[in-house]
Amino acid sequence: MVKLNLKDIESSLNELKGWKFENDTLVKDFLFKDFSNSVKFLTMVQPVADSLDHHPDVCIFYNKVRVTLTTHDEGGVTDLDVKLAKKLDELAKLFEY
Ligand SMILES: C[C@H](O)[C@H](O)[C@H]1CNC2=NC(N)=NC(=O)C2=N1
Repeated sequence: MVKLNLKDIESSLNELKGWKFENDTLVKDFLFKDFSNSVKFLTMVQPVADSLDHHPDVCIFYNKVRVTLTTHDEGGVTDLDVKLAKKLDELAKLFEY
């Protein structure tokens, strides 16, 4: 796991879709058709996060899922956060609204 500096983070954001860097975290709001799809998305996120042993902080607002990524053990954004963000973008393509 490698802590990323601002330059790394900014270049990583170019490979991601709709993520912002704020308060030393990567944040994105995923929009879905309804609450059921928000929950379905997180159900698909769970095995991916467990396989990386790296987990998102999430908040569901009906059809919007706000995902915040940071590496708690490192107190900031690492390569694992970027890796997970990419996987979440791929998952969301399956049924993002
Ligand atoms: C014990 C377990 O490996 C650690 O607590 C893992 C779990 N998932 C994690 N997820 C995130 N986002 N940051 C961590 O530091 C982290 N640590």
